[in-house]
This record gives sequence, structure tokens and C-alpha cells, in this order.
Amino acid sequence: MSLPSSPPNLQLNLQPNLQPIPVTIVTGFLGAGKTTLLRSLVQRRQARRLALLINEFGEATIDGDLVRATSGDAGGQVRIHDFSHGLIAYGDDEHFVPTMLALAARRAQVDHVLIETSGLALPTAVMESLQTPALAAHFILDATLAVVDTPLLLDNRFRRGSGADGAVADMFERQLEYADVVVLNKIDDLNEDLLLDAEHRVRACAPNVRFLELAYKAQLDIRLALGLRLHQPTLQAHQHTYTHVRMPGAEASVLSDQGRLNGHAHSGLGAHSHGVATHRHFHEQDPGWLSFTLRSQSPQPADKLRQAIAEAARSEPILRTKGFVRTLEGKRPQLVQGVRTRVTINTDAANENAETDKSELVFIGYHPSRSKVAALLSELTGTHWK
Ligand SMILES: Nc1nc2c(ncn2[C@@H]2O[C@H](COP(=O)(O)OP(=O)(O)OP(=O)(O)O)[C@@H](O)[C@H]2O)c(=O)[nH]1
Repeated sequence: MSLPSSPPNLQLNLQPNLQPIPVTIVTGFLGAGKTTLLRSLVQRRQARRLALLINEFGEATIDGDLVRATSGDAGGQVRIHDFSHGLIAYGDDEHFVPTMLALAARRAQVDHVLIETSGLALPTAVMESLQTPALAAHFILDATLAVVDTPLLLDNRFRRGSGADGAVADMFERQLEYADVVVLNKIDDLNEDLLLDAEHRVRACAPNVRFLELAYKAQLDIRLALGLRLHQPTLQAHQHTYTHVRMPGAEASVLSDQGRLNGHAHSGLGAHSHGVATHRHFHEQDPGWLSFTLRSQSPQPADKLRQAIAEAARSEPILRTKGFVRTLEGKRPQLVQGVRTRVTINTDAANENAETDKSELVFIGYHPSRSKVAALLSELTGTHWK
């Protein structure tokens, strides 16, 4: 991976003798709940000063705005950097290293860095970059968290198949393969048997995962997410090892007590190591994954639009939809969130003070047809989308 050299003024300010800044990577497939998890961690940050690097697939940056709205930050305690090209720290990303070095130069004001990879990127690119001498002097990987849409996992939506199914399974499995912690999310309606089933499925496809945590609405106790110290510095060796840690609840039998489900963690594995240098990861994006943006100037009938987006996800290989729309019902833009056919449209903290006339939606899928989706939305809403 070629790394751009840092500007001279940054190098002057760097102080490698300070403790390295811990970095947590949040990965997970499209729509799993990564941004929701970050928003909840930002809300529970207490005195921690956080820097967030947020990466999305698609031309519009929506996730960064959602987190900004949550932080409500006047004192600069939370700093957010948007990466909109989908592949943070991959070979042709010229922004990642300079952004990290700029954070290192402000080391005294940063307690923890959180990096959200896009739903179609692997965490290994960031892991590998953190091990280069330029960054290893200033940062240490704390842990890699993979967020899982548990109902979709139980519905076999990440099972290997042909075409889109194969591409989805490939990405899902590879993201989990390098995770230290798997967060089973969206468990609102799942009973203990289903949660055990989900745990077995995760263990089967990612046997190296150290901790499984359960999250309602992607809410995790901040002590189970940050400061885990699962990795050691690796300036010399191009390898990292896990230190042994004890987690609250580690000794408890798994899922034996529903009352302990929210945010409890348990470990099933001893220490192990793997070299990031040996990781196979895509430096090239699978060209089948596409995103496109559709816009409309007309106010939208919210319910019809919701049904139209769900219908588009049924008839085209659309896996994720998000954006802001102006509805007939209200002046404020409404946040649209679609994960496959599950679609919600509502007001969010990010849009409650904004006004807009236009509607803009980002669609992400595997070889989806832009024109078919535009035609479907136009037909089913009775408004023009293009
Ligand atoms: N029911 C339910 N919905 C959830 C939960 N966590 C997140 N969601 C919803 O799932 C949708 C996607 O959540 P995000 O946090 O945007 O997911 P993401 O992984 O950041 O998505 P991408 O960045 O597009 O890959 C949103 O509508 C969330 O409100 C949960 O625990 N339960």
C-alpha cells in the first residue's frame, strides 16, 4: 500500500513518546447498525474526547450528519471526519493517513479514535495501515467490532449462494473473520433460543471471534466497546497478538439469564494471534456493488414512498436505501432508512431543524438497475424520480 508523505508541519508536532491513541474499528455489513452504535457511544462518551472517521458507500454523506446531530458538541469533544468513497485506508485512499497524522499531532486532545468502515469494506485495510511505521508510532488498535443484523443472519440472508447472494456472504464472512468482538444487533424480538442459534452461526463462520455481545438498538455499554486493549503494539513484527482480558460476565454461562442480555459479553477463546500481513483482503472493490442517487423535486406521500422502496428492494437486488425526503405531511425533511425491504421514514435529530424542498435517496445493491428503480418509485408514488 503506498502511503502519502505527511506535510512537514505535522511531522514537527508529532510526539511519539506519548502513549499511543487507541483505535476501535467498527465494521459490519450494510445496514447492520454501525452508525447507530457510534451514535450511542457518542452519547455515552462522558468525558472521553473522541475522533470519528466515518466511511460510507455512496456519494452522499448521511451517517456523519446523523452522528454530528447526536453529539450536540459545542466544545469540540467529538470530531467527525467523513470519508465518502467507501473504501477507507484501501490502496488509493489518500486521506486516511494524513487524517490520522493530523489527529496524532493533536494527541493531547484525543482520547480515542473510532473508525466506521463502509458496509462494503473490510477492516483489514485499516488494521494493516495502523501497523505501518508512520501510524504505529502514534496509534494502537484497541479492538475490531463487527455489528451483525441478527434477524437477517437467522433468516439465512448471509448464506452462500450464487450472484448477489455469493457476494453478500463473501463480504459478511470476511468482515467477521477479522473481528475481535461481534455485536449481535437488532435483537428486539428474539428469544433466547434464537440468540443461541445466532451465536452458533457466528462461531461457525468466524471461529476466531473472542467476544459476542448483545445489543438492543445498537446500544452497548461503553466499557464493553472502548478500552478493551485486545492488541499489542507491533512496531517491529508485522503481526499482532491478543492480550488476555477478563470481561464483565465472562464467567457467566451464555444467555442463561435474559436480564443480563443487554450489553453482556462472554469469551470462548484463549489468546491467539494472526498476522495482518497475511490477510487476504480486497484492494479492489467487487465491481458488482453499485450505488446511485435518485432525486425528486415533488413532496412525497410518505406511506406510498415507503412501500415503493420496499417494492424496489423486492424486485431489484437493492440491499440498502438511505437519505432525506420532503413529505406531503410536513415541512421538515424526513430520514429514510431501508435495510432490504424494511423501510422507515421519520424525523431524526439530524433533520429536525432543517428545511428542504427536495428529496434525495441513495440506493446500494449488487448490479441494481437505476432506471428500473426510478421508474418504480415514480409509478408507485405518482411523483417524478430521476
Ligand atoms: N429494530 C432495530 N433497528 C435497528 C437497530 N439498530 C439499528 N437499527 C436500524 O437499522 C437501520 C440501519 O442502521 P445504521 O446504524 O444506519 O446501519 P449502518 O450499519 O451504519 O448502515 P450502513 O452504513 O449503510 O452500512 C436504521 O434504520 C436503524 O435505526 C436495532 O437494534 N433494532
